[in-house]
Amino acid sequence: MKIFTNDQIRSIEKYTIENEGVTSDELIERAAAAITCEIMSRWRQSKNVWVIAGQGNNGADALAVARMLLEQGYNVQVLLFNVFGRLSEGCIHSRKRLLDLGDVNFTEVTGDFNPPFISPDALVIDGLFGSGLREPLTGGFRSFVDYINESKATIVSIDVPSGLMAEWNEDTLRRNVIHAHLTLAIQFPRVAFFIADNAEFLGEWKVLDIELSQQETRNTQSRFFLLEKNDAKRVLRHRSRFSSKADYGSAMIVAGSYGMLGAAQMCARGALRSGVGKLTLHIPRCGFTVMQSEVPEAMVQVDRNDGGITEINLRHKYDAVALGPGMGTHDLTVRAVETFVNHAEKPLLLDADALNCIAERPTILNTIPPMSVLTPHAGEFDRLFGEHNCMEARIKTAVEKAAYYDIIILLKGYYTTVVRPDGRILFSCSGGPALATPGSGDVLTGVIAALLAQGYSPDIAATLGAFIHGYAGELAAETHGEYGVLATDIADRIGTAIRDIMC
Ligand SMILES: NC(=O)C1=CN([C@@H]2O[C@H](COP(=O)(O)OP(=O)(O)OC[C@H]3O[C@@H](n4cnc5c(N)ncnc54)[C@H](OP(=O)(O)O)[C@@H]3O)[C@@H](O)[C@H]2O)[C@@H](O)CC1
Ligand SMILES: Nc1ncnc2c1ncn2[C@@H]1O[C@H](COP(=O)(O)OP(=O)(O)O)[C@@H](O)[C@H]1O
Ligand SMILES: [K+]
Repeated sequence: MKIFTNDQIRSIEKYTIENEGVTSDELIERAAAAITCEIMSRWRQSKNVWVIAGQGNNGADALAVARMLLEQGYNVQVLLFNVFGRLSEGCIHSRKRLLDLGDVNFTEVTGDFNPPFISPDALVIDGLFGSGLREPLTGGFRSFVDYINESKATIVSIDVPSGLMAEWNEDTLRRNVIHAHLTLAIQFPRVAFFIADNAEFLGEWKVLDIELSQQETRNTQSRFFLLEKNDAKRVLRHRSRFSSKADYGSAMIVAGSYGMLGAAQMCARGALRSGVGKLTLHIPRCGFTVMQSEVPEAMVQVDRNDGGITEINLRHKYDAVALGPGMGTHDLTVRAVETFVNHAEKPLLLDADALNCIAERPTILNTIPPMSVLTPHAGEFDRLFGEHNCMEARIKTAVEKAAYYDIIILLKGYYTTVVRPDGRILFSCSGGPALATPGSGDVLTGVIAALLAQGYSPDIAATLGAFIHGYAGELAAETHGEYGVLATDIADRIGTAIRDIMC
C-alpha cells in the first residue's frame, strides 16, 4: 500500500473534485459523517462533547461533526478559532450549517480568550489543525493544545493530532501537539503514523474512507509504502510440487562466540523455518558439538579459533551470506569481518555484531557490496552512524547513508522501516511488544537470509522478512502472551505464519 505525502493527497483531492463531480463541501460532509459514525459507535449521547475547530478545512470537518452529533442528540459545545479572520470557504460553509440549527452552544474566538473548564470525563473533538499545518504550533495555540492535553479529557483528533505534521516532525515538542486517544485519518494514513516517536500523539488510529478517486490514487507514485498481509501474500511464491531443496538456495550464516552460541542457533532456526534449501553455519570451534545436536538440519563449519570468529572462508558458493549474530567484537573478529567484506562481491546480510565490528572500523562501510542489507536496532544504528535522539532522525540518516553506500538499511522496531538506496521507504506493520525478547533479532536475520537464498531481491527479502517475523511473533503471543514469548517460539511459528499469509 502506498503512503502519500500531504501534497499528493491534496492533488488526489483536487483531481476528485475536478473529475468525479464531487464538491469540496461534499468531501467535508463525507469525512464528518464517517467521523460521527465512529464516535457514535464508541460513546453514548450522555458524553459531554467539546468540538474545537480551527480556521481551515480540518475545522470545517469538526464543525460538520458538531452539527451531526447535535442532530443525534449529543450535548455539544463548540469553540471556533478565527483569530486571523481567515476562515476557509469550507469552514464558513460548515459554520453556517451548524448555526442554522439554532440554539447552538457556540463560541467564536477572535482574540484573547480564557479557556473554558474541560472536565476529564468530556470528549474533545480536535479539529484545530490538520494537514494544512505549516510549522510547529507556538504562542496561544501551543498553550491551548497544552491546556487540552492537561484536561485529561478523551481526545479524538480529526485527520492528524493538531500540531503534528503529516510527514516529518523532528522539531516537534511534546507540549505543542495534541495527545489523542484516537486519530481518525481521512482516506489515507500519513507517513508520521509509522514513526515510533509519534505514537504518543496518535493513540489508536483508524483510516476513514471518503471515496477519493481510486484512479488517481493508483496513478500517484509514492516513495513510502506499507507492507500489509495482502502485499506479503502477493510477493510470497508458491512452491512447485516438483521442486527440490536445490530450488530454495543455500545460505551461510557466520555467527556465535563463546557464551553467545544461542544467537547462532536462533538465527539458524529462523532460516530453516523460512524454507532455505541448504544451511551452513560458520561458528567458533567450541560450538561444534552443541550446534550439531541442537540444529541437526544445518551443516557446521568451524573456525580455527575456539571462542570466536577469526577467519571467514567460504569453501563453497552460497546464494546468501549473513554475518553477525552473537559474533562479538574481538579485534580478530573485526579483522575477519573487514577482510571478508572487502572481498565479497554479492550482497551480504549484516546484523548485530557484524555492524558493531563495522562501527569499530568504519572504513569497512566503503567496501560493502551494493544492495547489501544492514539490520540495526537503534543502538547499533547509532554506533554505526552517530547518536540520534529520535527514530525520525535515524530514518533521515538511513536515507542518506543507504544512497551514499548503495545499501539497504532495515531499522528494527514498530514499525520496522526498510530504506532503499533510491530513497524509497517501506514500513512493515506486523508484530508487537512480544517481539521485544532476546534473540528475536537473530531469528529475523535467519528469515531474511533464507529469503535471500531463495532469490527474493534484497529489499523485498528485508521487508517481507520483517513482516513474516512480526506475524510469527503475534502467533507466538497468542500462546505465550506478550511477556512469555521466547525467540525460539517466534522461529517455530514462522512456517505457520507463512502458511497463514499465503492462504
Ligand atoms: N484529504 C481530503 O481529501 C480532505 C481533507 N479534509 C480536511 O481538510 C484538512 C486540511 O484542510 P486545510 O488545508 O484547510 O488545513 P488545516 O490544517 O485545516 O488549516 C490550515 C490553516 O491553518 C493555518 N496555519 C498553518 N500552520 C499554522 C501555524 N503553525 N500556526 C497557526 N496557523 C497555522 C493556515 O494558514 P495559512 O497557511 O493559510 O497561512 C491555514 O489557514 C485535512 O486535515 C482534513 O481534516 C476534509 O475536509 C475533506 C477532504
Ligand atoms: N514493540 C515491538 N513491535 C514490533 N517489533 C518489535 C518490537 N520490539 C522489538 N521488535 C522486533 O524484534 C526484533 C528485536 O531485534 P534485536 O533488538 O536485534 O534483538 P536481539 O538483539 O535480542 O536479537 C526486531 O526485529 C524488532 O523489530
Ligand atoms: K486535528
